[in-house]
Amino acid sequence: MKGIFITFEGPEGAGKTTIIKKLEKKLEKEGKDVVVTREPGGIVISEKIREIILHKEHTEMDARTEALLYAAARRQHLVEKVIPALHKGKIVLCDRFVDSSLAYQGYARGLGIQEVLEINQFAITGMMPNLTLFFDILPEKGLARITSNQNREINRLDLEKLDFHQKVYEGYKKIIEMFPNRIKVINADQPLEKVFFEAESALDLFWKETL
Ligand SMILES: Nc1ncnc2c1ncn2[C@@H]1O[C@H](COP(=O)(O)OP(=O)(O)OP(=O)(O)O)[C@@H](O)[C@H]1O
Ligand SMILES: Cc1cn([C@H]2C[C@H](O)[C@@H](COP(=O)(O)O)O2)c(=O)[nH]c1=O
Repeated sequence: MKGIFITFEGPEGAGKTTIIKKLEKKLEKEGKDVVVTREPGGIVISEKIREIILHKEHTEMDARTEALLYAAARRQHLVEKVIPALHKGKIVLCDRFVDSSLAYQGYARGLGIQEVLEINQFAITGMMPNLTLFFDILPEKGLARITSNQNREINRLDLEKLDFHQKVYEGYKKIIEMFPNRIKVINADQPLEKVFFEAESALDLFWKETL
Protein backbone atom coordinates (compact mmCIF):
# COMPACT_ATOMS: atom_id res chain seq x y z
CA MET A 1 0.00 0.00 0.00
CA LYS A 2 1.39 3.41 -0.98
CA GLY A 3 -0.11 5.61 1.76
CA ILE A 4 0.71 6.16 5.42
CA PHE A 5 -1.62 5.34 8.28
CA ILE A 6 -1.11 7.44 11.42
CA THR A 7 -3.29 7.05 14.51
CA PHE A 8 -3.75 9.26 17.57
CA GLU A 9 -4.42 7.83 21.00
CA GLY A 10 -4.81 8.94 24.58
CA PRO A 11 -7.26 9.63 27.40
CA GLU A 12 -10.30 11.88 27.05
CA GLY A 13 -9.38 15.54 26.48
CA ALA A 14 -5.72 14.82 25.73
CA GLY A 15 -5.80 17.18 22.72
CA LYS A 16 -5.80 14.60 19.89
CA THR A 17 -8.50 16.26 17.77
CA THR A 18 -6.94 19.71 18.16
CA ILE A 19 -3.49 18.51 17.10
CA ILE A 20 -4.84 16.45 14.19
CA LYS A 21 -6.44 19.61 12.74
CA LYS A 22 -3.16 21.52 13.05
CA LEU A 23 -1.16 18.67 11.49
CA GLU A 24 -3.66 18.43 8.62
CA LYS A 25 -3.10 22.13 7.80
CA LYS A 26 0.66 21.80 8.02
CA LEU A 27 0.81 18.66 5.83
CA GLU A 28 -1.53 20.16 3.24
CA LYS A 29 0.66 23.28 3.09
CA GLU A 30 3.54 20.95 2.28
CA GLY A 31 1.48 19.63 -0.66
CA LYS A 32 0.61 16.28 0.93
CA ASP A 33 -2.71 14.56 0.32
CA VAL A 34 -4.32 14.08 3.74
CA VAL A 35 -7.46 12.34 4.97
CA VAL A 36 -8.65 13.08 8.51
CA THR A 37 -11.02 10.63 10.10
CA ARG A 38 -12.05 9.21 13.45
CA GLU A 39 -13.13 6.10 15.29
CA PRO A 40 -15.72 5.05 16.00
CA GLY A 41 -17.15 6.80 12.95
CA GLY A 42 -15.76 8.39 9.82
CA ILE A 43 -18.43 6.94 7.49
CA VAL A 44 -22.23 6.56 7.68
CA ILE A 45 -22.48 3.02 9.10
CA SER A 46 -19.70 3.53 11.66
CA GLU A 47 -21.15 6.89 12.79
CA LYS A 48 -24.45 5.05 13.39
CA ILE A 49 -22.63 2.41 15.45
CA ARG A 50 -20.94 5.29 17.34
CA GLU A 51 -24.34 6.70 18.28
CA ILE A 52 -25.39 3.31 19.67
CA ILE A 53 -22.19 2.78 21.65
CA LEU A 54 -21.87 6.27 23.10
CA HIS A 55 -25.52 7.05 23.79
CA LYS A 56 -25.74 8.21 27.42
CA GLU A 57 -28.80 6.08 28.13
CA HIS A 58 -27.29 2.78 26.93
CA THR A 59 -25.90 2.03 30.38
CA GLU A 60 -26.97 -1.63 30.15
CA MET A 61 -24.49 -2.34 27.32
CA ASP A 62 -22.47 -5.51 27.99
CA ALA A 63 -18.67 -5.12 27.80
CA ARG A 64 -18.30 -7.77 25.07
CA THR A 65 -21.09 -6.19 23.03
CA GLU A 66 -19.24 -2.88 23.36
CA ALA A 67 -15.95 -4.43 22.20
CA LEU A 68 -17.66 -6.12 19.23
CA LEU A 69 -19.44 -2.92 18.19
CA TYR A 70 -16.16 -0.98 18.19
CA ALA A 71 -14.58 -3.76 16.11
CA ALA A 72 -17.52 -3.77 13.67
CA ALA A 73 -17.35 0.03 13.25
CA ARG A 74 -13.58 -0.32 12.71
CA ARG A 75 -13.99 -2.97 10.01
CA GLN A 76 -16.46 -0.97 7.95
CA HIS A 77 -14.44 2.25 8.34
CA LEU A 78 -11.28 0.47 7.21
CA VAL A 79 -12.76 -1.10 4.09
CA GLU A 80 -14.83 1.89 3.08
CA LYS A 81 -12.46 4.77 3.85
CA VAL A 82 -9.00 4.03 5.24
CA ILE A 83 -7.81 1.26 2.89
CA PRO A 84 -9.01 3.00 -0.33
CA ALA A 85 -7.25 6.22 0.77
CA LEU A 86 -4.03 4.33 1.49
CA HIS A 87 -4.23 2.62 -1.91
CA LYS A 88 -4.36 6.11 -3.45
CA GLY A 89 -1.17 7.05 -1.58
CA LYS A 90 -2.81 9.41 0.94
CA ILE A 91 -1.77 10.14 4.51
CA VAL A 92 -4.57 9.01 6.80
CA LEU A 93 -4.76 10.74 10.21
CA CYS A 94 -7.16 8.73 12.37
CA ASP A 95 -8.42 9.90 15.78
CA ARG A 96 -8.27 6.60 17.75
CA PHE A 97 -7.94 3.04 16.42
CA VAL A 98 -7.35 -0.45 17.79
CA ASP A 99 -5.21 0.69 20.76
CA SER A 100 -8.32 2.40 22.17
CA SER A 101 -10.09 -0.97 22.18
CA LEU A 102 -7.12 -2.60 23.91
CA ALA A 103 -6.97 0.12 26.61
CA TYR A 104 -10.72 0.72 27.16
CA GLN A 105 -12.30 -2.69 26.53
CA GLY A 106 -9.28 -4.94 27.00
CA TYR A 107 -7.78 -3.42 30.13
CA ALA A 108 -10.26 -0.99 31.74
CA ARG A 109 -13.35 -3.18 31.18
CA GLY A 110 -11.30 -6.24 32.12
CA LEU A 111 -11.91 -8.29 28.94
CA GLY A 112 -8.15 -8.85 28.51
CA ILE A 113 -5.80 -7.07 26.12
CA GLN A 114 -4.98 -10.30 24.23
CA GLU A 115 -8.65 -11.30 23.91
CA VAL A 116 -9.63 -7.90 22.51
CA LEU A 117 -6.62 -7.94 20.20
CA GLU A 118 -7.84 -11.31 18.86
CA ILE A 119 -11.35 -10.11 17.99
CA ASN A 120 -9.79 -7.06 16.38
CA GLN A 121 -7.43 -9.17 14.31
CA PHE A 122 -10.55 -10.59 12.64
CA ALA A 123 -11.71 -7.01 11.95
CA ILE A 124 -8.46 -5.42 10.79
CA THR A 125 -6.88 -8.37 8.94
CA GLY A 126 -3.34 -7.16 9.65
CA MET A 127 -4.00 -3.50 8.92
CA MET A 128 -1.99 -1.87 11.73
CA PRO A 129 -0.93 1.81 11.74
CA ASN A 130 2.53 2.78 10.49
CA LEU A 131 2.83 5.24 13.38
CA THR A 132 0.81 6.01 16.52
CA LEU A 133 1.13 9.15 18.64
CA PHE A 134 0.06 8.67 22.25
CA PHE A 135 -1.00 11.92 23.93
CA ASP A 136 0.15 11.51 27.49
CA ILE A 137 -1.88 13.33 30.14
CA LEU A 138 -3.29 12.19 33.48
CA PRO A 139 -6.98 11.32 33.03
CA GLU A 140 -8.18 13.82 35.62
CA LYS A 141 -6.46 16.66 33.74
CA GLY A 142 -7.89 15.56 30.37
CA LEU A 143 -11.37 15.19 31.86
CA ALA A 144 -11.15 18.70 33.35
CA ARG A 145 -10.45 20.03 29.84
CA ILE A 146 -13.52 18.40 28.29
CA THR A 147 -15.88 19.41 31.08
CA SER A 148 -14.82 23.04 30.68
CA ASN A 149 -15.42 22.88 26.90
CA GLN A 150 -19.04 23.95 26.31
CA ASN A 151 -19.04 22.64 22.70
CA ARG A 152 -18.07 19.08 23.62
CA GLU A 153 -21.01 16.72 24.12
CA ILE A 154 -20.45 14.41 27.08
CA ASN A 155 -20.95 10.75 26.08
CA ARG A 156 -21.48 7.43 27.94
CA LEU A 157 -17.76 6.66 28.19
CA ASP A 158 -16.90 10.16 29.45
CA LEU A 159 -19.40 9.55 32.26
CA GLU A 160 -17.50 6.52 33.60
CA LYS A 161 -15.98 7.01 37.06
CA LEU A 162 -12.44 8.39 37.41
CA ASP A 163 -11.32 4.91 38.45
CA PHE A 164 -12.25 3.60 34.96
CA HIS A 165 -10.31 6.42 33.25
CA GLN A 166 -7.30 5.69 35.45
CA LYS A 167 -7.44 2.06 34.31
CA VAL A 168 -7.63 3.21 30.68
CA TYR A 169 -4.44 5.20 31.29
CA GLU A 170 -2.71 2.18 32.90
CA GLY A 171 -3.87 0.06 29.95
CA TYR A 172 -2.29 2.47 27.48
CA LYS A 173 1.02 2.26 29.36
CA LYS A 174 0.98 -1.53 28.91
CA ILE A 175 0.15 -1.22 25.21
CA ILE A 176 3.04 1.23 24.71
CA GLU A 177 5.35 -1.44 26.18
CA MET A 178 3.88 -4.01 23.75
CA PHE A 179 4.47 -1.84 20.66
CA PRO A 180 7.49 0.38 21.44
CA ASN A 181 8.49 0.87 17.80
CA ARG A 182 5.10 1.95 16.56
CA ILE A 183 3.85 4.11 19.46
CA LYS A 184 5.57 7.44 20.21
CA VAL A 185 4.69 9.25 23.44
CA ILE A 186 3.89 12.97 23.28
CA ASN A 187 3.71 15.04 26.48
CA ALA A 188 0.16 16.41 26.18
CA ASP A 189 0.25 18.20 29.53
CA GLN A 190 1.86 21.40 28.26
CA PRO A 191 0.78 24.44 26.21
CA LEU A 192 -0.73 23.58 22.84
CA GLU A 193 2.17 24.98 20.78
CA LYS A 194 4.63 22.76 22.65
CA VAL A 195 2.43 19.68 22.17
CA PHE A 196 2.21 20.52 18.47
CA PHE A 197 5.98 20.89 18.22
CA GLU A 198 6.48 17.42 19.75
CA ALA A 199 3.90 15.88 17.42
CA GLU A 200 5.47 17.55 14.35
CA SER A 201 8.93 16.37 15.44
CA ALA A 202 7.69 12.78 15.85
CA LEU A 203 6.31 12.88 12.31
CA ASP A 204 9.51 14.42 10.91
CA LEU A 205 11.57 11.66 12.54
CA PHE A 206 9.20 9.03 11.16
CA TRP A 207 9.58 10.38 7.57
CA LYS A 208 13.38 10.43 7.97
CA GLU A 209 13.53 6.89 9.33
CA THR A 210 11.08 5.24 6.96
CA LEU A 211 10.89 7.13 3.67
N1 LIG B 1 -2.39 21.57 25.24
C1 LIG B 1 -3.60 21.99 25.63
N2 LIG B 1 -3.72 22.81 26.70
C2 LIG B 1 -4.94 23.23 27.11
N3 LIG B 1 -6.11 22.89 26.54
C3 LIG B 1 -6.05 22.07 25.48
C4 LIG B 1 -4.80 21.57 24.97
N4 LIG B 1 -5.06 20.78 23.92
C5 LIG B 1 -6.40 20.76 23.77
N5 LIG B 1 -6.99 21.54 24.69
C6 LIG B 1 -8.44 21.77 24.88
O1 LIG B 1 -8.93 20.60 25.55
C7 LIG B 1 -10.20 20.23 25.04
C8 LIG B 1 -10.11 18.79 24.49
O2 LIG B 1 -9.27 18.80 23.35
P1 LIG B 1 -9.49 17.77 22.15
O3 LIG B 1 -10.93 17.71 21.78
O4 LIG B 1 -8.51 18.10 21.10
O5 LIG B 1 -9.08 16.42 22.91
P2 LIG B 1 -9.31 14.91 22.47
O6 LIG B 1 -8.10 14.19 22.90
O7 LIG B 1 -9.66 14.83 21.03
O8 LIG B 1 -10.54 14.50 23.38
P3 LIG B 1 -11.58 13.26 23.25
O9 LIG B 1 -10.82 12.03 22.88
O10 LIG B 1 -12.14 13.17 24.62
O11 LIG B 1 -12.60 13.67 22.22
C9 LIG B 1 -10.56 21.27 23.98
O12 LIG B 1 -11.35 22.27 24.60
C10 LIG B 1 -9.20 21.86 23.57
O13 LIG B 1 -9.32 23.20 23.13
C1 LIG C 1 -12.16 3.67 19.08
C2 LIG C 1 -12.58 3.40 20.49
C3 LIG C 1 -13.03 4.42 21.30
N1 LIG C 1 -13.39 4.16 22.57
C4 LIG C 1 -13.93 5.26 23.39
C5 LIG C 1 -12.97 6.35 23.70
C6 LIG C 1 -13.86 7.56 23.89
O1 LIG C 1 -14.38 7.50 25.22
C7 LIG C 1 -15.01 7.29 22.92
C8 LIG C 1 -14.85 8.02 21.62
O2 LIG C 1 -15.02 9.38 21.85
P1 LIG C 1 -14.02 10.50 21.23
O3 LIG C 1 -14.57 11.78 21.74
O4 LIG C 1 -14.15 10.39 19.74
O5 LIG C 1 -12.64 10.24 21.72
O6 LIG C 1 -14.98 5.88 22.67
C9 LIG C 1 -13.33 2.88 23.08
O7 LIG C 1 -13.69 2.65 24.24
N2 LIG C 1 -12.86 1.88 22.29
C10 LIG C 1 -12.49 2.08 21.01
O8 LIG C 1 -12.07 1.12 20.30
